[in-house]
This record gives sequence, C-alpha cells and structure tokens, in this order.
Amino acid sequence: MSVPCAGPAIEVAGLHKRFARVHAVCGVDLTVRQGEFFGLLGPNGAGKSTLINILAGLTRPDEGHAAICGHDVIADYREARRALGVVPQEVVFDPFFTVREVLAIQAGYFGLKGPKDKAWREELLAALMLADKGDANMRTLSGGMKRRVLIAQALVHRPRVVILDEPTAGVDVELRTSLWIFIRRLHAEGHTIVLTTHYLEEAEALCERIAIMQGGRIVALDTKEALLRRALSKTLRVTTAEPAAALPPRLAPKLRKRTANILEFSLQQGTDSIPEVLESLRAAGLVVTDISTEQASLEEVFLALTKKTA
Ligand SMILES: Nc1ncnc2c1ncn2[C@@H]1O[C@H](COP(=O)(O)OP(=O)(O)OP(=O)(O)O)[C@@H](O)[C@H]1O
Repeated sequence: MSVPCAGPAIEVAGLHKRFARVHAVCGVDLTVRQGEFFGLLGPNGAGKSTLINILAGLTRPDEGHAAICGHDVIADYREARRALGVVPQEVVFDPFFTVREVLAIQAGYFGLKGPKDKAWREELLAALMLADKGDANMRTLSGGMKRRVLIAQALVHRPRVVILDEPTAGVDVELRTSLWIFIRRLHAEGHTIVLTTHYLEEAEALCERIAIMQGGRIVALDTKEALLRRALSKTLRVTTAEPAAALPPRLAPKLRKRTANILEFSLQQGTDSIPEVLESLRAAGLVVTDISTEQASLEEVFLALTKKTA
C-alpha cells in the first residue's frame, strides 16, 4: 500500500528553523530524486537531525517548504508521513513490548491490520535476522538488535523514501556489514535512501550523491565522484630499485612516508606534477621500478570543506 510518488522523493525550499539563539537550519534548498541513494553529512550540530525532523513532521519550520513525494509535510501531513520511513538516531522503546508488538503498534498508526500487513512484518523480521526474536521483550535485546527493530519499525508501512539517521552508530563490524547489505537491497528494490553517518567510508561506499551540511547550511552538494575530485591532494607511491639515500631538496617537503625502498609523496592538485617528481628522482640517480597513485578520501574532502566554512 505504498503511497505513489507525485514529485521528487524530497523537496525542500528556503527552509529555516531557529531554537532560541541557535539558527539550526538556515535557508536550505534540496531536491533528492526518486530512487537516489543520498548521503547527508555534517559535523555534530550541523542541523541534519533538525532537517530530518522537519521532513518527518516532528518539528515545524519557521520558514520555507518541505515535501515528500510531492506531499507537503504540513498541509498534506498524512500522505507525506505515509511516504516516509525514518530510522531515528536514538534507540527508545517501551521495554515491556515484544518485537512483534512494537511492529504491530507502529503498523496500527497507519491502519495496517490485515493479513498481508502481518505477512510483510514477518518478512521484515526475517530480512533483518530477527525472526527468532519476534516474541522477545525489547528489554532483553542487545543494542544491535534494537537498532534492527528500529529499521523494521520504519518500514512497516512500506515507505517509498527511507531516511536512516546514523543507523550504524556504535554497532559492530558484522552487523554494520549486514545492515549495508539490507540497505542496498532496499535501494535496489526502488526505495529512495537518505543516509546520515559519521562514518565517511560508509557514505563513500554507498551514496551516489552527497550533501555536506555545516552551521545549518548545505556547503557542498554533488555526486560522490565530483566531491572526491575536489580533494586538494593525492598520494603518489614510488618504489625504487634501491632505498633512497638522500632525496632532492625540492621533494623533501612533499615526502609523507618512507619505508625501505618505497616513498610516499603528497601532491597538491594543480601545482605538483607526477612527471616532475619522477624526473627529480631520476636526476638524483634513483631507478624507479613502480608507481601508484591514490585519490584522497571523502574524509579529507569533508574536513577541508567543513573547516573552510567554520
Ligand atoms: N530542541 C532543540 N532546542 C534547542 N536547540 C536545539 C534543539 N534541537 C537542535 N538544537 C540545536 O540546533 C543545532 C543543530 O542540531 P542538530 O541536532 O540538528 O544537528 P546534527 O547535525 O543532527 O548533529 P549530530 O550529528 O550531533 O546529530 C545544534 O546547535 C543543536 O544544539
């Protein structure tokens, strides 16, 4: 019974939200297309959760508009809410309900009480490896299991758009990997996914487009590849036939690491060139037997962007 999309998955225009003296969201414009895997990144306090709460109808904006699948989050609240599933950052449950009860209560808010709805909840439990925990009380579950219940809870009404606010915070590597597989599956099945995370390698591995928020504003919004191209430096790794005794003075400031006969240089985009480095090494009598380059990570780009605008 998923709600048809009558517009972009998410559309936000001129959004502002103030809390006393804090301007948590300052003029955000954002469109997330249907079917995208979108990353929303930013340091603590950037305004990500406030933006998500506005989309979920939990916080009212002071100015601007927000819509899910073309449904305004205020004027058309019910439809917007049906189109959206939010996996919140914090794990808060009534400890006395069982997993199945938690999901049934959530489904009840959407009037989903039929056998098909129940079958879908069982499917969710199985997909999230919770089938044998269905009748366990919430208080008996580990933190990782509770997090999986949060995901199931956000999906009971088969929303077109799924926002996951730090779904893997504090979970072990095994669970993180299985959550990635599950989230990728949701995306492959046509869901729009918006992921906020502090693990930048997670955003780098999963997201197609990424917005970086800082101080309530979107300071960068691009495809992951284009963001990575903004990196100011890249690494050049050179293997020499013999360990280098002394380096040409002009290369010394660029040297980042040296182990036996491997030299690692950090090259600045636009100013340093690989042929020049290799020529300097050759002129110093070194025989280069291998080279490789490595692009900077999203983490470096993120730090550069958020520092610049701080
Ligand atoms: N209910 C509130 N009352 C007062 N200030 C708030 C409230 N909610 C958020 N803020 C403030 O608004 C700013 C943005 O907070 P928000 O939680 O949206 O950031 P965030 O990017 O989600 O951070 P984090 O990564 O830590 O979750 C912060 O300065 C925060 O202290």
